Amino acid sequence: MRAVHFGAGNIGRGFIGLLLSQAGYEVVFVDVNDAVVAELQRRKEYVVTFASDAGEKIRVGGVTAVDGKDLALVAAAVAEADLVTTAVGVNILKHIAEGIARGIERRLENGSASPLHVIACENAIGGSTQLKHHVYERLNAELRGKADQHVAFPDAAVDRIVPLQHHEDPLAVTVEPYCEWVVDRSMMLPGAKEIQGVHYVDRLEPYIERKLFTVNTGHCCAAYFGYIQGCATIQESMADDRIAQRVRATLQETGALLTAKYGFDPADHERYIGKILERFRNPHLADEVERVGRSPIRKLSPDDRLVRPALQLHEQGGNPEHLAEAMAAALMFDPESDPEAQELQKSLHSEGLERTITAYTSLSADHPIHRRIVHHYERLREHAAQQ
Ligand SMILES: NC(=O)C1=CN([C@@H]2O[C@H](COP(=O)(O)OP(=O)(O)OC[C@H]3O[C@@H](n4cnc5c(N)ncnc54)[C@H](O)[C@@H]3O)[C@@H](O)[C@H]2O)C=CC1
Ligand SMILES: O=P(O)(O)OC[C@H]1O[C@](O)(CO)[C@@H](O)[C@@H]1O
Repeated sequence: MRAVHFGAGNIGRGFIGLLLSQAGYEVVFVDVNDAVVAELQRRKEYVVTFASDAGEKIRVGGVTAVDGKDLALVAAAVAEADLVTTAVGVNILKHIAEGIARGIERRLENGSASPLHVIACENAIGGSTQLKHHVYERLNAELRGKADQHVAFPDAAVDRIVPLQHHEDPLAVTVEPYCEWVVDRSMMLPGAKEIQGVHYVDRLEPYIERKLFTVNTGHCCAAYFGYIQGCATIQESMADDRIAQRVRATLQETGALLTAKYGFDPADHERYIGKILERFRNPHLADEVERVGRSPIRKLSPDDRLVRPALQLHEQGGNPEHLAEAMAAALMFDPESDPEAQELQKSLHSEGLERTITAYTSLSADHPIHRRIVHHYERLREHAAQQ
């Protein structure tokens, strides 16, 4: 069995590639990083280390790579694949769609009717569905009709913390021990083979929202509040009680939403929150706040981890005060190396606070959450100026 995985980065090597290899797949990574591609081609293996007391290591063998800039090679790999997965970043999906479309075209034109599942493993709601739209835009009507019969794009949720890597070996990757990969079975082709190690569910929404609104909401709060306080890592940030309390309070807001919306047991959900806060504190990792807070425009967008739960909680009659404060903190996240952070700062400078909030969150200026973001932003700025 051969899997083609787009993105030989931290999650690609540290989670998806590892799991697929353990499930018996030969893994062909597609990446645009020449050094990583060359090393994977040369060594055909890499080592994953678990960030735990034991520091267990696993050798992942049977892997290789294809240059993602070579469209013909990418299409050929997709044409031969039994499975296609991605972990490139949701904003990159449109850039890999052409290679996938041409590969699907080749499969269908060859008369090959073997089923193909394409699973986007990104931090986003409906990631595979988004990828399907990009791919279908690049297929003609006849091929789209055939693809409907033979290719499926089941949505997924993936959870494993893999920080930026600082090893001499460009393939080495250190990951937290915990992982979960959940796939929507209802979006798969009939009779599809399941991947060992993947959790299949009939309805993904509760899983993806619980994960995104807890792990990712909490993590970005720790990053944004930590950044304002001058913390370099999430571990430092969570060691500050005031920040840890804000993160917990924010997760109590999303928890109120999730337990009401999906009927989760409140005590179970509280335990889930507790475990996630422990994962953030993992002393064997040094997870940079700049990584976890990266791309604040994406994180402030209406369907992502801050605005979406805040709006839903507000609609339920709840008060997303801490979520609003976290959004205000996101507006103060300004690393020079992050183009989205720089775009936000430019907008704050040229358009002002209120218009910037509306432009990036889609919350109109008279929305109560918008007003609370303004309030918290001004307060946080004042506080920062006094320090
Ligand atoms: N790192 C983590 O802990 C987690 C990340 N995720 C998600 O996984 C995705 C990837 O994240 P990371 O692995 O952290 O990022 P990363 O930056 O380590 O890896 C992304 C990889 O995609 C490659 N890439 C970029 N453009 C490409 C293209 N056009 N074709 C092929 N490859 C391309 C990059 O060279 C890089 O190797 C993101 O959507 C992220 O939200 C999800 C759960 C956990
Ligand atoms: O990858 P994104 O969406 O930028 O966000 C970083 C998030 O991804 C994770 O690495 C894993 O879900 C978390 O550590 C963090 O919340």
